[in-house]
Amino acid sequence: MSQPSWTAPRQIPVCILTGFLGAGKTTLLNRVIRTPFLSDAAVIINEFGDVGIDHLLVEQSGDGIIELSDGCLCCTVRGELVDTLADLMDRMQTGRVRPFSRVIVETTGLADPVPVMQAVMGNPALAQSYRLEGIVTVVDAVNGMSTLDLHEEARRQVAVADRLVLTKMVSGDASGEIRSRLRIFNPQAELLDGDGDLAPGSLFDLGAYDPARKSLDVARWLGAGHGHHDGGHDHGHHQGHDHAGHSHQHAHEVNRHDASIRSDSLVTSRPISQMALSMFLDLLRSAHGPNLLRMKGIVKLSDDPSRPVVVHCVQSLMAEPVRLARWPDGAGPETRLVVITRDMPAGFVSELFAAFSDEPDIGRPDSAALMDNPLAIPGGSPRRR
Ligand SMILES: Nc1nc2c(ncn2[C@@H]2O[C@H](COP(=O)(O)OP(=O)(O)OP(=O)(O)O)[C@@H](O)[C@H]2O)c(=O)[nH]1
Repeated sequence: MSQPSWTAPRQIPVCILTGFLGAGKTTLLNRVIRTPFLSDAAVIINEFGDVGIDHLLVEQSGDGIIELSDGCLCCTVRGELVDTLADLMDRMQTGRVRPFSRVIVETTGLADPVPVMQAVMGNPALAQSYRLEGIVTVVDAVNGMSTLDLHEEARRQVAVADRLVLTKMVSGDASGEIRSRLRIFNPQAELLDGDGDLAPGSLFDLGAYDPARKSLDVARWLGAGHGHHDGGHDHGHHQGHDHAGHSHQHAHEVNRHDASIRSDSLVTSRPISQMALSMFLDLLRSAHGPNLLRMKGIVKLSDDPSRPVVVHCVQSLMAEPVRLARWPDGAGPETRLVVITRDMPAGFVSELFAAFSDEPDIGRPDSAALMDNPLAIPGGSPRRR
C-alpha cells in the first residue's frame, strides 16, 4: 500500500448504473435525467450490438451529453470506456463540451460490472480526472429471482452494488422474496423502491469520499443500518458474531445458486498498524485478486487513531488510500470494512483480518507472526479457479 495522500486532486465522480437486460435502467435514468442534480452530468451509454437504441430512448436534458460507447463492455471495456472518458475530459478542458461534474455510465445488461469498475480505477491517466463513486444496480422484481438463478453477471451486479433499486413491483408482498434474497446477497447496499419517489441524489450520491468537499458519508457508503437482511428465509445464510475483544464480523453466505459469492463485514475498534493493514490488503489482492470482487472501508490506524484512512479496491486494483483529518460525523471511531469475494472459504477473510488486527484467539497467529511468516495464514487455503 502506498502512503496515503493528504490531499487529492479534484476528480469527477463516476457512477455505474447496471442491472440485467430489461431491468429498467433506461427508464430509471429518464425519470431523473432532467432534474437539477443531473443537469451537469455526462451520461455514457454502453450498448450491445451494432444497432444501439438505448441512447435514443434517453431524453437529453438541455445540452446534456450522451456519449455512446458501443460494443460489449465486458469485452471492450478497457479500450472503449477508457477512450470515451479520456475524450470527454479532453473535450471539456478544451471547451468543446460544457463542463460536467458527474458521469453516469449505463452498462449493457450483460455486463459484469467488475471490469467496468476496474477500467475507471485502473488507468493512471483517468485516475487523475475521475474517481469511482460507486455502483447502482437495478433489479426487476418480476424476473429478478430467475435472472439471479441463471446469470452469474446478474449476481455480480447485485453483489458489488452500493445501492439496489427494485423496479416493476407488483405488490409489497410479492416483492418480499426478492428483497430477502437481495439482502442475503448484499446486506450492505441500500435498497430503494424504484416505483417510489426517487430523488436523483438518493440514487447517485453514494456517500463515497469526496476530495472536493473532504466528506465521507460512512453510513451511506458502507451501509450502516442495512446490515441485516429481512428475516423469514433461510438460504444457507450464516452469520457469525464474535464479541470477544471489541470486534465482530458478519459473514453472509447466499443460497445454493449464489453460494460462491460472500459478503463479509469486518468491524473492530482495535487500531491496526499501517504495516499490518498493508499486508492484509496486499495478501488479499495479490493472492486472491480475481476472487476479490470488491473491498471498501474506513480503518483506524494505530499511529494516529483519530485520523482514519479510507481504502477501496476492485480485484487487485486499489485506489489511492486517503487519510482523513478526523472521523466523519456519525462514524466510528472503529474500523469498518466490507469485503465481497467469490469462491473463498467461509471464515477466510474474517480470520485473516482478525489475525492482522491482533484479535486474540488460541491457535491463530498474530500480526507479528504473520509478518514473519506470511504462509501461516489462518482460515485455510481458498479454492482456486
Ligand atoms: N411496470 C414497470 N415497468 C417498467 C419499470 N421500469 C422499466 N419498465 C419497463 O421495462 C422495459 C425495459 O425497461 P428499460 O428501461 O428499457 O430496461 P433496461 O434495463 O434499460 O434494458 P436494457 O437496455 O435492454 O438492458 C420497458 O418496457 C419499461 O417500460 C417499472 O418500474 N415498472
